Amino acid sequence: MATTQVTTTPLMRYETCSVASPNGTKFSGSADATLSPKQEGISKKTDWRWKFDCNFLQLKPHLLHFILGNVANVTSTTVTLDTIEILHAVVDVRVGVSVPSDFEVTFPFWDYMLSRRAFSSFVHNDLKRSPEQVEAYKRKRRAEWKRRQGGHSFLDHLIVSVRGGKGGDGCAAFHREKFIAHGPPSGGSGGRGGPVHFLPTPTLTTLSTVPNRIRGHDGENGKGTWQSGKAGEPLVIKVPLGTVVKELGRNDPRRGKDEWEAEEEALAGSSVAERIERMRERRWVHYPKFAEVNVQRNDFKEIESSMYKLERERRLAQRRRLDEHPIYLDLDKHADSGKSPKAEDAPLGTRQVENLGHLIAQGGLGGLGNPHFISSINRAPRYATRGHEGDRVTLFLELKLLADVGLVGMPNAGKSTLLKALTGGRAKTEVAGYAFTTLNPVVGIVRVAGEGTFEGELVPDETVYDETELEERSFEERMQRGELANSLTRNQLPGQNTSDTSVTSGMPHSESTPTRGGHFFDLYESYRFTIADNPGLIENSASPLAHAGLGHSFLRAIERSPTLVCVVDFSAGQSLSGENTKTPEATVISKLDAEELESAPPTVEIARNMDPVIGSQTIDESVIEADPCEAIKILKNELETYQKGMSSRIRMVIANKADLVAGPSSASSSGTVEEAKARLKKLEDCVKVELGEDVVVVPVSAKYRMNLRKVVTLMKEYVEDARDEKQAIQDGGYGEDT
Ligand SMILES: Nc1nc2c(ncn2[C@@H]2O[C@H](COP(=O)(O)OP(=O)(O)OP(=O)(O)O)[C@@H](O)[C@H]2O)c(=O)[nH]1
Ligand SMILES: [Mg+2]
Repeated sequence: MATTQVTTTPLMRYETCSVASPNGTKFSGSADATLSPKQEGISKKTDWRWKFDCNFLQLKPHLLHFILGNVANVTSTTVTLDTIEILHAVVDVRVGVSVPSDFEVTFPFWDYMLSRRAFSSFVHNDLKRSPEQVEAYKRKRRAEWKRRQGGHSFLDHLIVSVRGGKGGDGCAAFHREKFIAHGPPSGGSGGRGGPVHFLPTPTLTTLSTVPNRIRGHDGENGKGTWQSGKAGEPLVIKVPLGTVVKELGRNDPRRGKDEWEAEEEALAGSSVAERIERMRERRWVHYPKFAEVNVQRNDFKEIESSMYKLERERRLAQRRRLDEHPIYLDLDKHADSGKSPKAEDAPLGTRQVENLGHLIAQGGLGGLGNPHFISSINRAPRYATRGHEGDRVTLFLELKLLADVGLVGMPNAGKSTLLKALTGGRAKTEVAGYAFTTLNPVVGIVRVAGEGTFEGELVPDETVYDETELEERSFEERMQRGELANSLTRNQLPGQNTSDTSVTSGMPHSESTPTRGGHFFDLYESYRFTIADNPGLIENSASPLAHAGLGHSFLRAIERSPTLVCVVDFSAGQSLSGENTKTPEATVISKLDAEELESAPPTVEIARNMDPVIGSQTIDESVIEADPCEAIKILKNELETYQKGMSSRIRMVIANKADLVAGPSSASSSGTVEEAKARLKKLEDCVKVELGEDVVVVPVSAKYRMNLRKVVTLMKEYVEDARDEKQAIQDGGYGEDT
């Protein structure tokens, strides 16, 4: 490796130096050498300020030290990195002795750099990256990082510790009034602690809004003149509809300590006397300066022991409850509004009961004021009790989304693109050309009018559901150009009459179907169902040792979806023999096709011609590719590993990216059409064997919104079936259609 020479003159300002890499890449920096004011002229000490602006790697401080340590006469260096990203490093170098006005430094810069594995692979592979590629690379690394978590950071399951509010303390006070110097005991009792409720809410789809430590509101303390404290307000925590709440058992190490275990821990190691004192401290309130007198009294001792007895009973009852009736809630129904039908028609001014959802933890009882302890022996008790702690429970929350249809597929098959296309871009899920773009399940709503028209196909521009970033960039550009300033909204589009199909991207519609989405569609909407997009599944993702994919944990989100739909990349795996191999020619053709598609996006004609199809495919290094048939096998296997019988819920296989197989050139070539048909036939045969006779295979292009109507029509049928079935079960097992 060539050693590189850097020549600079330290007494001059704004020197620049450049270092050429062995393969010609330039590493350039400027040396802004300034003299310290006192020694100007004769350079004894020189402060150098080097600025490196490089565009290729993350320079690490120790690396700079290395470089500068090799510069003659440098005694110490201070390195500050403005940013650890690409790259702007400011280096302050102190040179301890005088430096000749002209000196030469030699250090094996590239030898050193290339000896570092990470750097050398970066240099060799990625020097030609554009900023966009660098950005994509970073996102990929992020996804990779998340992937390595093995799904642990998914917010579809969560351990929550819940504590009801503490009751307020009782008060030890005596009534005072003019002419009554020594009135009767008048301390009020404490208010009850606030309970904690869980309210299932249909608008939430993630558990990220649920805190993992929930504390109810404390009750207020009692006050003098018989004033009792106010009870704590109930705390209502909103959880998504479809959450399953399970209480962790006593033997579960993840369970938090209960009130008594926590006290035990706090008292560990203290002497008996200390222990008694601290336990009393936690339970009793004394009239000022009477603590010691009180504890000597027999009546206090008696009451104390009976209090401990009650407490022990409370403790046992709680344990029994946890063992015998742990909390188990399946919040799959929107909680009853809590209002009786009568209350809805009630006259104005009628008090409505607010719906608080399910009670999870009760607040603690308030402490008793000193009037409670009046007895024949003690007419003026100078003590009161403190409030009880609220219930403590540790819960495991699991989100099982209630989507009617769940999409499953290998990474990059186009699941997110499909969801976007079906929902008209309303579902905010990210699309990108690398594996594991989607990291959490996302649910979207598909709105259908008669004859299978759905809102997604009516989105009134030439929208192609491209990669999210590209879409965002083009949107930003349009905004900067001012194109959007006066543009019409979804509901104000030209072509008010329904026969104008110019706004529908040329989609064929019958007279009765609407031509616009948005609110206009409300008039025509006859059915709606939800559909869940999921992260990609790959082979062996269940095995904790394999570290493959995002694990299986996200599958719980669609565990309850009655219908599953497999999305496979129809263009993956070029050879018709079914082997997942590509000939160099196929690669070239696929690349050509992709370029052609990019330069001339398919027109509506292609969309119409697009029936079962042909093709080739773009090769993306990051794609985890598998022949569609192979993908089906893997998916089936993974679903079965997660839950026995889950794969039997697959009703349809979507062969996506069919446009890559039916490129513009191939549409006219009957040879390739034949080939594509053979390919489709092969996939159908494979599906029949693997998934059963009635599973339908539909070739589509999610990106260019082709053939989606058939998908929606079929999905609607499945959803209707499933809902009827569910209704029949609820009605008592008679499978009559309602
Ligand atoms: N040509 C073509 N490209 C498509 C089609 N559908 C999706 N793509 C592209 O395929 C890539 C992956 O799409 P995604 O929708 O992110 O795939 P995914 O299955 O959600 O991937 P993960 O979230 O990583 O599991 C993107 O670059 C899309 O633009 C299609 O029908 N035709
Ligand atoms: Mg996705």
